[in-house]
Amino acid sequence: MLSSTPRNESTSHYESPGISDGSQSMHLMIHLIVKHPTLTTDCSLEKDCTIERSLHPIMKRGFLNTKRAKRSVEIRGPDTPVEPVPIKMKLPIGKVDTTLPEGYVPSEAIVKEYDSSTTVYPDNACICTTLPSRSFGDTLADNPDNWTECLFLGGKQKREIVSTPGFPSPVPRPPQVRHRIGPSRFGIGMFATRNIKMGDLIVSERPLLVSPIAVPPLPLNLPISFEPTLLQIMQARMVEHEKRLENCLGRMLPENRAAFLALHNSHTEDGSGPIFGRIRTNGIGIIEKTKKSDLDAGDYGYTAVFDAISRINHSCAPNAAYGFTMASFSSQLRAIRDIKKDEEIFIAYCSTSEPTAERQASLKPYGFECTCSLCSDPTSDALLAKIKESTLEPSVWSYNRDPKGNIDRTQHSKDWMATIEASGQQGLKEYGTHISMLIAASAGLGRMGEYRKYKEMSEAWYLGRKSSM
Ligand SMILES: C[S@@+](CC[C@H](N)C(=O)[O-])C[C@H]1O[C@@H](n2cnc3c(N)ncnc32)[C@H](O)[C@@H]1O
Repeated sequence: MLSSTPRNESTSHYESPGISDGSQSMHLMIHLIVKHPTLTTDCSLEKDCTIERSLHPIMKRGFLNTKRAKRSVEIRGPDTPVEPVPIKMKLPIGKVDTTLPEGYVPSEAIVKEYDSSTTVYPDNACICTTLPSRSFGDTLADNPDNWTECLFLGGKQKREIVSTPGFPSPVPRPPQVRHRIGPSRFGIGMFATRNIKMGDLIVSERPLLVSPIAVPPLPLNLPISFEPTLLQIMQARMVEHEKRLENCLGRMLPENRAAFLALHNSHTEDGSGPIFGRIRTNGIGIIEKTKKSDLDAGDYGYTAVFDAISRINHSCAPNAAYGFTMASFSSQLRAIRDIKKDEEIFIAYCSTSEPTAERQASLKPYGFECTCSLCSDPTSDALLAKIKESTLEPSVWSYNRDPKGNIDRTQHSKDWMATIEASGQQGLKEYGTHISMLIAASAGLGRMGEYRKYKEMSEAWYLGRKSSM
């Protein structure tokens, strides 16, 4: 993921087989542990659990005589096909009608506990697990690297993570604290506490929460007679998803839960619950869905929400980029150009190699219009197109290094690097290409001083940018 890779706002399509048909009657083992006035978890914190949702809600005495019940008695049972709607559905954004389908009754949780060391779960189970595993009574003082609450669909993801060589290795740390969180033009933001060089690690952090990028197409209690709209179905799916997420929040350490709930939420009017709304606002894609064909094997995309990294604001000319390391189960934020003390740190929430209109469209779900130096410059799209062309000219590669060693065409790349630097677009891959050209050219021309300079620059640039690929 990088400046050229979107943050993975959760509007992406969810393509998956249903994750639970609600028909299996799982043994109910409930440990209700009240940890927060409004949040409870249905399983012991040191255990993993799967959550099934019963399609048969518990009805209140007398409910069947009510007007609402008369409309909804024909509840879809477990044998009724799940609602015939596409599983690919865009999440709503902005102010939308949040009415739930008439007669829809939220399902009840059926929780089954597992030892936290297990990696074998029923197919398509919805799993709550803590990574790395946490023992009862463990506190942040015992483990400043922290723990992550995860909601996985199927056991594949956990199996892959825990079998990563070195997992769980310590979270890497910069030699000194290089960031602070504070007020910004855009609410809260992250700032540099000292001068930072391109490629330097700014901060590294384990997520508070990891969950699917999109809303699973959960089965719903819907009356057969009622034909809901797609938006109503999505609203009900979000209600079901929120309930699963509540379980994850209930398992968090109180400090982590407070940090999560303090994060910004730009999805307050589209039916996203308070947890899912914060995931949509602050989530950073960490695990890509690879191949469509692997969906049956539980190959889903996942997004992560962080305490500090989720406070970073967006710029189309970012000065930092992040990447995720599975062994330490943490994200690393690195500088993609030199950053001055007290400068605000920005990442890109969208691809920076797209023109302004496309970038603005990708940012819509975040609820703001970008006013960065590029978005407010009407000539920036033309410049971007020229930057892209600057590495395509075949003569640039072949003649930078003149076969006879007596022609210096390195000026082309030097000029383009200066142009890219002036517009703050060092995150573009073309910047790295020009550095590589200069390494080859200076070696060919026998200029060892320049060669070493560009080699060092290239290493730093790749370190920063690797975070985002
Ligand atoms: C991940 S949060 C970033 C931290 C946030 N500013 C806060 O106060 O917690 C994303 C939200 O920050 C705001 N934001 C981020 N970048 C912005 C920008 N370039 N212009 C305006 N608002 C921005 C938007 O409200 C967006 O939904």
